[in-house]
Amino acid sequence: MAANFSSVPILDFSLVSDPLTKPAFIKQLQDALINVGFLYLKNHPVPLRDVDSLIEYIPRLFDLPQEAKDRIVMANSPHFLGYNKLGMEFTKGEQDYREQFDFATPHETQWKPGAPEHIRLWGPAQWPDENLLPGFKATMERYLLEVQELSYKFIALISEALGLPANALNKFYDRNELMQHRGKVVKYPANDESSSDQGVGPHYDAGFLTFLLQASSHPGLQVQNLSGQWIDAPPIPGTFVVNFGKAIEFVTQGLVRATSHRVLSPPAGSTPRYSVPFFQNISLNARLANEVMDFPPEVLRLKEFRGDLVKTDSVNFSEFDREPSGKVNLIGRVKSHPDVAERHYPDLFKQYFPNGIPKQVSAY
Ligand SMILES: O=C(O)CCC(=O)C(=O)O
Ligand SMILES: [Fe+2]
Repeated sequence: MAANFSSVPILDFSLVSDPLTKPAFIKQLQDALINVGFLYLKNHPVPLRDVDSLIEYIPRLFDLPQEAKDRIVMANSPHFLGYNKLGMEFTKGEQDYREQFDFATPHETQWKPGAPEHIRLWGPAQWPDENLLPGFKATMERYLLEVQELSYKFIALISEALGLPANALNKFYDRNELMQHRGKVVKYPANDESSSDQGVGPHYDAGFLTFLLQASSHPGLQVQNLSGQWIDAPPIPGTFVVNFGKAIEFVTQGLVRATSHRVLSPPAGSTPRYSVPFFQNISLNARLANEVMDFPPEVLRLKEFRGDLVKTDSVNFSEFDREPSGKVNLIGRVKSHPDVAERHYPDLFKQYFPNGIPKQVSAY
């Protein structure tokens, strides 16, 4: 079958714990990696009560007084962590319509004066006032650490699904305490004022893995198949949507698909849609161009079987050159958040925005 998917496959993580059923999971994962670039994961090990606790906080997080949100704006943070109000981003020249908080797993900045600037990309998150939202920080951090653990297990399964030893991708990660992963909490209001229904425009994720929690019952997430059709990926309670980004596509010679996706705003008059994407980072020092991997011929043949990826309806993504991944990442963040860059990375800001802050800023 020349694989052109018409729905996103649902994988059952409980198959992994039994040696009799694990091979079936690995086979399904292989198909999802190579042919789809997206999957739902059910029966995952993140406790559903912790997921539900987080979901309960989300409307209250966005309902905080505007001044409480403004106190933790992203522009305060050299780590690009914090609050972004509605209408700050554009994808493909069109305004995205979402409000978001970028949080992250706990991390002490490793950067010291004289060290490369991209080491400063990671550092502590900004949290809302504990008195205004008691328990939120602990709930979000617990959630992020649980998803982090799952994401590392998943990396080993991906290696196996690509015909490699389970530890083949470990070289892209430092020890736990040197890593940091990012989690956003996002609100997509109904776009009543404009005719656009762009919540976020078509884009690829940048890294290896994304674990997306759809935190309300609204549809709106769509993924693009090989012939360019938009396929719905509606919320399925108790699952994560897992997808793969440009970095893993690059180091696997395109074997793993990064798939373009977008979110449509809820219809006029609707309640907001909420989501929580977790972006698993790789080591800031990994140089992807030096790490492109070899695969067994029978696995590479599956890529030929899939055929070439059609040019998808998505913004371009900067190539991974010889720079370390942290630098590639930092440049991406500078381009999408020039106000943060102007304050914390003035040299890079001047390099990318010699004429000052532009009117429209690309989200990806
Ligand atoms: O909100 C969603 O469902 C998807 C968000 C997304 O794709 C992103 O922020 O990269
Ligand atoms: Fe995305």
